[in-house]
Amino acid sequence: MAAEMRRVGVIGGGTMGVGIAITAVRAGHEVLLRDIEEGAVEQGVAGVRRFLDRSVDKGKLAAAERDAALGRLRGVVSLEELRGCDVVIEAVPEDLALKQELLAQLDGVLADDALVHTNTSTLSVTAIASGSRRPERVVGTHYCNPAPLMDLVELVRGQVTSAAALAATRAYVEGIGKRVVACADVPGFIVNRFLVPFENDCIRALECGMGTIDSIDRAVKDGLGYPMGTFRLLDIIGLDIHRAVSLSLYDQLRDPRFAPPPLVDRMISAGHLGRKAGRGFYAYDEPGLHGS
Ligand SMILES: NC(=O)c1ccc[n+]([C@@H]2O[C@H](COP(=O)([O-])OP(=O)(O)OC[C@H]3O[C@@H](n4cnc5c(N)ncnc54)[C@H](O)[C@@H]3O)[C@@H](O)[C@H]2O)c1
Repeated sequence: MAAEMRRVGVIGGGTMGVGIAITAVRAGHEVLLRDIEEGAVEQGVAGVRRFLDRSVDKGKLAAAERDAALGRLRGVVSLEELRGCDVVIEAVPEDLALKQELLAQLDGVLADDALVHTNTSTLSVTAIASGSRRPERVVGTHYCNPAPLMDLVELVRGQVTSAAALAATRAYVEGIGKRVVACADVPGFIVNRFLVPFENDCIRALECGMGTIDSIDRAVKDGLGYPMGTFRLLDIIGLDIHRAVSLSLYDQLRDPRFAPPPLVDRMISAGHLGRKAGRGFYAYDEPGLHGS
């Protein structure tokens, strides 16, 4: 249970919004999950419920705790419903203009001292914050996917983020049980700055015949000690998402290691997007994202 129960708004009920909503509701906060239309909101709420049900089935969560957590969750369509939130976390698609516009709308809804967190992977927190009249309250909190299972959150201070907003954000993220690393507002922050070129190196190694999907994955796992092979990980991330993240970072850094190799485009054209499509580098019996 959170030290202090807060009213948390999560905007965007997709992959990350659902995961982030789970982290907040499990920690004892009241959560409003907002998407743009009723169907998307229902899907988001169903995603939270599915995850918590699976946690109960696996014996990781008591049924009563699941019920209490679901009782703290409400799906909403209107942004107005976020009035009174102490913290709002945006997880809408990776589009600068969309995020800036959303922050401008939030100016009219939130109290002056509310925190606004952005879960951007590749955009500048400072640029996103410039959409708000209160950019000093905007902080980057980059959750790793799947958010309920991964320990780390990168804490990103924009150019004008205040020390108070940064400290309050750290307290919130640590309060939901995550480990925080602070990092500068630079393209890819720390994790993607290392991970994305490494993933592309592995794909290029496959393309040039250095090894097979299996041998490269085994080398990464058993030789480098990573928890899973790169191709397994890329299948979870999704090839379309990997391509978009790679291109965004390549555009900003102009470092060829960030450019997605041609195999990525071919796989996307073939519909081999990863686990969600039932086929990526590996084949899967049933499409899905991740367990509880
Ligand atoms: N997927 C990942 O592995 C990952 C990891 C870390 C960070 N991120 C970042 O998280 C953010 C969201 O990514 P995702 O993968 O969850 O995307 P997604 O496409 O799965 O979900 C986005 C959701 O936002 C909704 N949406 C669009 N405009 C909206 C608005 N104005 N108000 C409310 N909802 C709106 C969409 O309907 C959709 O449900 C992006 O910035 C992405 O870069 C993604």
